[in-house]
Amino acid sequence: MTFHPTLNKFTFSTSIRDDLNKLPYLTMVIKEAMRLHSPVPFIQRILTSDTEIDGKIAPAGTAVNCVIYNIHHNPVTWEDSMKFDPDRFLPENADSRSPYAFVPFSAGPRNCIGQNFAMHEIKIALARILHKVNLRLDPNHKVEKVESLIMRAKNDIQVLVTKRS
Ligand code: HEM
Repeated sequence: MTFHPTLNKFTFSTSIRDDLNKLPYLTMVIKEAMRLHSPVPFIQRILTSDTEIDGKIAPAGTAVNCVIYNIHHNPVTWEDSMKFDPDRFLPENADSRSPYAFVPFSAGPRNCIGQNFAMHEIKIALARILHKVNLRLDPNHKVEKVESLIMRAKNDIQVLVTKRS
């Protein structure tokens, strides 16, 4: 990916995927943000057969909440889980982790069909914004999460924007 100041836009080489994969730290930051805040905090399933959960049998037909937010804050997997630490997604830290420890797009046959598109879109948007401005949270504004079908901020997220020199 190359930025052209005269055109004021990014151009991509033949494979956009190759370009975006060259942004490993940005990917780690996005993943850590999705772990910490879990944009889809829970999903639901109806059990199709009797299923043992924690030593108890839940009968077929039971509605089950899979709380992605809790999976992403499981203290067994995520030390100091409220801390924002993109290094959790360095290959040497991530490779030994269960593939089901980090599931912002769910997992299995009904997982998110838009996940690659979403990751590319977030990377492009962030790269374009951060190329021009610096962002930091307004220290006078407290961000409060509201867990609904998707994770929201109760009173917006206020950021201070300064032009990059
Ligand atoms: C950060 C962005 C996104 C997140 C966190 C996300 C997350 C999820 C999750 C957790 C599910 C599973 C729901 C379930 O199992 O009940 C899902 C399903 C789905 N997502 Fe996404 N998604 C995102 C973006 C997108 C985009 C951009 C598209 C389309 C372009 C998309 C299309 C879908 C569709 C069609 C399903 C249903 C798949 C099925 O039921 O077989 N998502 N998404």
